[in-house]
Amino acid sequence: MTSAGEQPDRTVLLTDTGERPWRSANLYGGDEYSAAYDELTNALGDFLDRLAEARPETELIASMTESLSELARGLDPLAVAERDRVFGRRTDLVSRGQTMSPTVDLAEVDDRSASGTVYFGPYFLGGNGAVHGGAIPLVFDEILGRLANASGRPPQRTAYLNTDFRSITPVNRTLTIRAWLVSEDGRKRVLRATIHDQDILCAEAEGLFIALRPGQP
Ligand SMILES: CCCCCCCC/C=C\CCCCCCCC(=O)SCCNC(=O)CCNC(=O)[C@H](O)C(C)(C)COP(=O)(O)OP(=O)(O)OC[C@H]1O[C@@H](n2cnc3c(N)ncnc32)[C@H](O)[C@@H]1OP(=O)(O)O
Repeated sequence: MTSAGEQPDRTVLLTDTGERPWRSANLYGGDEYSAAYDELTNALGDFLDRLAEARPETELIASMTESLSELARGLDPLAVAERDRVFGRRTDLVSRGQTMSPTVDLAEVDDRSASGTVYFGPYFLGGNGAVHGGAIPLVFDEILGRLANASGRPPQRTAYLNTDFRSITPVNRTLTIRAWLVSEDGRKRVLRATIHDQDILCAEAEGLFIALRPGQP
C-alpha cells in the first residue's frame, strides 16, 4: 500500500516536451564557473517543478529524502560569509544563480526600463492554474530591484511594493514583463511594472526604492 492513492490524474502535465523554457540558455556571458553553477540551479529548479507535479509512492519519498539529506550534508562544510556566496549573486546569469524566484529573462534593458519574459513553473502554483499571490510580488521586486540598482546607481532598498492582481497569472506559460522608472527625487525612485499574458494584464506593481546611505545595511 502507498499513500499515493488510486488512479491519479496524469493528464494535466507541464508541456508536451516536458521542457521548461525559462530553464535554458541562461547565460548573459558568464565564465565557466557561472555556467556550471547555472546548470546546478537549473537542475534544482527542475527538481522542484517536477516534485510539485508528482505524486510519489512512499518508498520513493523515503529514498528521495535520504538522497537530499546526503546532498545537504555534503554542503555543510562549504558554508561561507554572505559576501563570498554564489547563490543569487551572479549578475552574469539570467537566473542570477538562484531558484527563489522564477527567472526573469530580460531581452531589453536600458537606464530607465527593462522588458522580457517570465515563466512560472508548477513550483509556483497557488491553485487552479494560477500563480501563488506571493510569488508575483517576488518577481516584481526582482525586476524593479534590478532596474533600480542598474546603471551604476547606489544600492537601493524597497520601501514599499504595491501589487494589484488584475486577472489570474497562469502557470506554465511564457509571460511578458515590463518595468520602467517613473520618477527620481533625491534618494527616492518610483518604479512600475506589469505582467501580461499576451494582451491580458495579469498584475501590475509600483515600488518605491530608497538609495542607501554609506554604511546603511
Ligand atoms: C543592498 C540592496 C540590494 C543591492 C542589490 C545589488 C545588485 C543586485 C542585482 C539585482 C538585485 C535583484 C533584486 C533585489 C532587490 C531587492 C531589494 C529589496 O527587496 S530590499 C529588502 C526589502 N526592503 C527592506 O528591507 C527595507 C527596510 N526599510 C529600510 O531599510 C528603510 O525604511 C529604508 C532604507 C527603506 C528607508 O529608510 P531611511 O532611514 O534610509 O530613509 P527615510 O528617511 O526613512 O526615507 C527616505 C525618504 O523615503 C520616504 N519613505 C520611506 N519609506 C517610505 C514608504 N514606505 N512609503 C512612502 N515613503 C517612504 C521617506 O518619507 C523619506 O522621504 P523624504 O526624503 O522625507 O521626502
